[in-house]
Amino acid sequence: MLDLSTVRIAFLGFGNMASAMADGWIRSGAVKPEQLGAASRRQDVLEARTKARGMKAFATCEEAARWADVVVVAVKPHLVEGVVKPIRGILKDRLVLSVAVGRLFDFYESILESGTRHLSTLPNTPVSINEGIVICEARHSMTLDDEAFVEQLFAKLGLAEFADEKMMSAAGTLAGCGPAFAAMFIEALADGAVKHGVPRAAAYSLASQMLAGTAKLQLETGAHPGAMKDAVCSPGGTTIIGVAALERKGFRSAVIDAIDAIETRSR
Ligand SMILES: NC(=O)C1=CN([C@@H]2O[C@H](COP(=O)(O)OP(=O)(O)OC[C@H]3O[C@@H](n4cnc5c(N)ncnc54)[C@H](O)[C@@H]3O)[C@@H](O)[C@H]2O)C=CC1
Ligand SMILES: O=C(O)[C@@H]1CCC=N1
Repeated sequence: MLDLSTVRIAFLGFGNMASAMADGWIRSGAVKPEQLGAASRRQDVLEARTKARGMKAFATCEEAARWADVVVVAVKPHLVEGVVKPIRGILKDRLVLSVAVGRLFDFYESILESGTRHLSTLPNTPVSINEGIVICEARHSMTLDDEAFVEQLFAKLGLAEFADEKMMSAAGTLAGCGPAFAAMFIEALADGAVKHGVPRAAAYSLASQMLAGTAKLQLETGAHPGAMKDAVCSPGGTTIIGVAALERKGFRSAVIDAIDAIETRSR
């Protein structure tokens, strides 16, 4: 069975998502930087990013895959086939983890050699501080040992959830794209406060702590979000004035539309 203290993990593509995962594993202390390697398109950028983290840089995806036990496919979805197919012979004896949106089990079955152990996932950027989510496709070709190992590995990044194919896309959109929407909300709240005199830095930290605290309250109590809202809205008070303004602007519909737009996009 693969072992967290000795496993070698190579990223094919080392952009925002792969860097966030590397940071999360290093920050957790469970994986040493020298156990992580990467290959990417721009060698100068790769050298800088890997050197800053004490990781290995490889000139090609083939070299990275040869060195590794676990290969994380982290290029844009439309590039996956072109990156993976030429090295499928090497990947046959590796554990392949994909983070590419929409690249699920059947797709990898069609491009990898038969019998290759692989799992499709959709992580999010808060994995970099071990507070992320990794949505994992329930259908995979990993062994039971691999599954136990992957659960350990992803637990270091936050919450790992298995989802069936039907749920994979929408759950991945909520978890994976959601941080952008949450960051927009933080920015907008801060803009509103800055407009009324709160210094910018204080506005960001207040908005972020408010959101983190509210999310934690929901997670710890399991409270219905509607009940949480009601508990803040004193009759005739200030909050309900803001809630009414948000409803007038279609706040909830706008958020639902954002998920809808992603889920119904042409692929
Ligand atoms: N950014 C995010 O929050 C999330 C991203 N993802 C997935 O992660 C994958 C990467 O996305 P990002 O990191 O955001 O993009 P990015 O553009 O930051 O990173 C892509 C990386 O791939 C490299 N690359 C391009 N062509 C290559 C090639 N032929 N061989 C090797 N490397 C090559 C680039 O140099 C870059 O390092 C995508 O498939 C995306 O769907 C999944 C969940 C969340
Ligand atoms: O925007 C994207 O395509 C990637 C996938 C999920 C989050 N970011």
